[in-house]
Amino acid sequence: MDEQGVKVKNPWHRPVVIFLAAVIIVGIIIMVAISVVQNKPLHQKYKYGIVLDAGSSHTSVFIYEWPAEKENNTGMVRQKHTCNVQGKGISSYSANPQGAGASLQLCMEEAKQKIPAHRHPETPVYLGATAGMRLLRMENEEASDKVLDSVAHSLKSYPFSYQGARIISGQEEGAFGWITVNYLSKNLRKPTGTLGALDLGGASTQITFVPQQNIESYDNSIDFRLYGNDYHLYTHSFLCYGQDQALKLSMGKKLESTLKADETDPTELRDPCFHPGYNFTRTVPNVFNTPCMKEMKLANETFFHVGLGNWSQCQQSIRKVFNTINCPYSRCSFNGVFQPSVYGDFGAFSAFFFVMDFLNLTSDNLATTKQKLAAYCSTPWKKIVENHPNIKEKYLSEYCFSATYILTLLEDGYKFTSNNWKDIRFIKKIGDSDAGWTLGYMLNLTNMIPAEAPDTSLMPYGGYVTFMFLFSLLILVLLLLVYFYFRRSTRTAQKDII
Ligand SMILES: O=c1[nH]cnc2c1ncn2[C@@H]1O[C@H](COP(=O)(O)OP(=O)(O)O)[C@@H](O)[C@H]1O
Ligand SMILES: [Ca+2]
Repeated sequence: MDEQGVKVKNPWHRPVVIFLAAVIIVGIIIMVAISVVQNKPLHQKYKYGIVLDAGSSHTSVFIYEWPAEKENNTGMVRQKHTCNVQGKGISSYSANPQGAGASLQLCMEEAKQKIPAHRHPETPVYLGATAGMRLLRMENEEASDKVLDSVAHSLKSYPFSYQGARIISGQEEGAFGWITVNYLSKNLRKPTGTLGALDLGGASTQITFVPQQNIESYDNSIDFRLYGNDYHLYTHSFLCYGQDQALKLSMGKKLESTLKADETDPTELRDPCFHPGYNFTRTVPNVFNTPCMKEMKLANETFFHVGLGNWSQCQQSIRKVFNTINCPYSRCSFNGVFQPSVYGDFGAFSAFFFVMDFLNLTSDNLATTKQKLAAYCSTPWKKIVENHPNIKEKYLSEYCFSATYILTLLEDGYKFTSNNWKDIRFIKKIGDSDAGWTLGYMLNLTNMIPAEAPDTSLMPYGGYVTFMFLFSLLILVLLLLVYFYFRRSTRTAQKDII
């Protein structure tokens, strides 16, 4: 054979090989490009924010954290830590304003430990005061200013970025609670429905939801544009209708009616909302020391608060604190306040949760809830104390009243029925974070919820992983194909030579 006459075919010149090689190169380029876009922030750095919730009964400090590069993505902010300030709420320091600022020290020191030192100067700190301070401002504006100055002075002494201490309005409290629960439930960037928000505090209570009907009163309407969606919210805050003030309203009414019936000052207040066998000496000024009621002058300074443990009578007495006679709109909740029909699912948090959770009433229908509560209220006080030796007696004695108040507020006040009772979810947290107004307040003040939808990753993480896996597999198969094809061609060529 003439060796020179044999031409060894170069397999790389075949069109199919050229095509496969091109596919592999393009594939690698696409993979690298996607990796670069997807993993842009390679090192996760966290930022922090602090919000103090200065409630009527106590103050809590919330520390939030979020990945620095993803601050405009919904659901990225989470609660890192909370600290409960020792003692009562800041409004209780009206006679000693300095004490209000000093009370924050332990929790603020803790915040210094929890947040990395290099982040301190850029960490915003906000204090928002709610209904306790609204009441103090109505009673004595000078005292409320002094308390706010005192907490502001205290907060400025820490290495964080102080952003203000103020009394927030009832509308803000309702709206920011709604933003919090919907942000945490990741409802804000989806076309799905939103969650209404029900917040029960000590001195006020809020209801906020997206209604189906027209909002007839300007004061109850709030509009937001979040992540490119428009929201038209109904909100109302009832000052004096938190559970502690409602108890005072209800006891005040009972003292009044006992006085009318007897025409002598009551020495005993027989109360169906407290357990049988409960007997506690109270002072009259302690019931009337609130701008929520007209003061009643009684000659007796003290009276015996005696429990009867009768749920249905208790509900009758509580109904008297809701005025349902006058309504200048097409429909009202109570006290002449406009309210459209409740619509959709609701998250009920704060004292709504504490009370219903303690009594194991978070997942029953309305009829069962009432039956169980009736049995609880009629349980003798002695037995209640025996069964719960570690619970503060003040809380323990008031759960029957509070739960009855909650049912009455929701059913007679807001007009929930046995049909939509199941739409109320009693919640404390969503994920790691507490439901409440503080997170929404911070998201708003740091502009972390943009009006328009921000840019997103190229594809969701799950999709990205699947895509990379399948693409790698495809490239592997192509490589193998090339390899075998190349080997076969070389062998054929060698055979040809032989
Ligand atoms: O463990 C608990 N059991 C029952 N009630 C609680 C518990 N922890 C807090 N609370 C109540 O929750 C309410 C919180 O109200 P907050 O102090 O926020 O007032 P505000 O929102 O009206 O200003 C208070 O009535 C407080 O007594
Ligand atoms: Ca509160």
